[in-house]
Amino acid sequence: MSNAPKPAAAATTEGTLANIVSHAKEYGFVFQSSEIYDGLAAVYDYGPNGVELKNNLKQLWWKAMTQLHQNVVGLDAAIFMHPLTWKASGHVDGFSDPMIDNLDSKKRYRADVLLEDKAAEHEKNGEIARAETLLAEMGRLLTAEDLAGVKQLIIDEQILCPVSKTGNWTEVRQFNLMFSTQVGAVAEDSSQIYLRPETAQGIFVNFLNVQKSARQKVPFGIAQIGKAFRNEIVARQFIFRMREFEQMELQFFVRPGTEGEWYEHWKTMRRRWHEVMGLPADKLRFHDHEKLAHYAKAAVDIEYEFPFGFKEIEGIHSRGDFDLTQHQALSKKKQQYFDADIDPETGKAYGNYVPFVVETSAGADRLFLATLCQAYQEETITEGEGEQQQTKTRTLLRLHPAVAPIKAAIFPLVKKDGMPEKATEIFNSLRHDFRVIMEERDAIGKRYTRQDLIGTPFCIVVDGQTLEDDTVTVRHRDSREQTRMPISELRGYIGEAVSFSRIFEQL
Ligand SMILES: Nc1ncnc2c1ncn2[C@@H]1O[C@H](COP(=O)(O)OP(=O)(O)OP(=O)(O)O)[C@@H](O)[C@H]1O
Repeated sequence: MSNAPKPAAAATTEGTLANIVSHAKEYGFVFQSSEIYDGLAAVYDYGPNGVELKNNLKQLWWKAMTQLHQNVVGLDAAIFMHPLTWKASGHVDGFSDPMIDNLDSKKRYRADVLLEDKAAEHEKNGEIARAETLLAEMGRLLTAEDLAGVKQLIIDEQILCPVSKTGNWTEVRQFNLMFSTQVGAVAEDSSQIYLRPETAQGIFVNFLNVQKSARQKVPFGIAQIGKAFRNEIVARQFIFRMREFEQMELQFFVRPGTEGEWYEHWKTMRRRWHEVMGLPADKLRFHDHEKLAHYAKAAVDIEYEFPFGFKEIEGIHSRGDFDLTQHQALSKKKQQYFDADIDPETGKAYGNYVPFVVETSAGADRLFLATLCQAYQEETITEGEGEQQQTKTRTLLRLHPAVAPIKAAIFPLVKKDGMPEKATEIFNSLRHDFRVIMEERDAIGKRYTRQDLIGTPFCIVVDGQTLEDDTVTVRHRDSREQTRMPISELRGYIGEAVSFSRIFEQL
């Protein structure tokens, strides 16, 4: 291998949310749903590069769960479930957000989000204690379901509608977030069912099916990736808050009394997973919940610092035996596990019990957005020498090669002298293992730019020398350095860079 001269170092800046949204659209990552009809609020489609990136992220999660742990198995439950599921889980009666309307702008807001934003403002101004008091008070009022108190807090904090700039608010009301529809062809026979608002319940109702068929012993986990639907009151911040989104959930079943250790274990593991995936430690933090959900004994969010501040990407919850006990009561089917291990205190088997659950619940779309925000960079670079020297800005996505939509682009330097044929040969030799593309159009610099914009880690150039000695140059996206290497080494070289094991060995 030989190296060409090293390019000069570059100064980099991160993108704003507006930069990232327009980049995502222009380069085929994310489109507004039904855009030709002016779009549908809070619903998005993933384009050709977006679907590859998202699939790679989901695969990394799936393998980190099911492949790395003998005691975690997968499931793909249906979106529709028996309506009693949602009665048992508490969603019919309690899955709601407190909303408030501004009478002048007619805009609707989540009361808790208005208060959280205000707390973030206090924090930004250095008034940490004031922010903490506000969040604690909000948590107390929401737990007590004191909606009048929540409104009073909004008034006391002098929170104004961002649109009308007035404090002319309605009362705070609860708004159920579940979407419902009908099953059954004839209206009279039909019954109301819901689009699942979380994937977790599909796991709980299958707890015994999975445990028995996969011959698992507690502690063990069930992992699932799937769509969830919530009629979010306020849709904003791009794919951060969607009405149709995807969750990646692990429900981990443990012996009662051991949930505290497992909660800490999964807290640590999941944060580390985000770090090895490329989210820097100083842009991640834990945030304990001010208000616990009805099912939770302990709950923490992993937050990432998006361009719009620290926000949740994953929740870790100690759910106790709430879900299985509820399903047992409504279905009248025992949800017990027989634990044959010996309890050292009694000298007898632990026997029958309803396991406790520790949940890790990550949003695939929020992870996608965090990855995109982290990867997006604008660099000022200097190219050429002497009078030819020029400074320009290049935009690139510094995606980990394992998640990049395209692993390598193959370019014949010119469209003649047998170079396109040689490039095609290389393309054919790599395409079974990696997603690679071939590009012949435009000057080589333009072709590099196009690949930088979508995060392709390697560009392989076939030139005159290739035809003589079967070597190519490999241009590296991040450093812009070029390496000459034999064609026979490409497969191993790319394979090493994109392999998941390089990420997993750090876990
Ligand atoms: N509307 C949504 N759009 C995209 N992802 C979501 C949405 N709601 C939840 N998620 C993802 O699912 C994960 C687990 O869901 P959970 O019910 O814990 O979220 P949540 O606490 O209700 O989120 P938030 O407080 O932001 O509404 C979240 O960490 C997030 O990544």
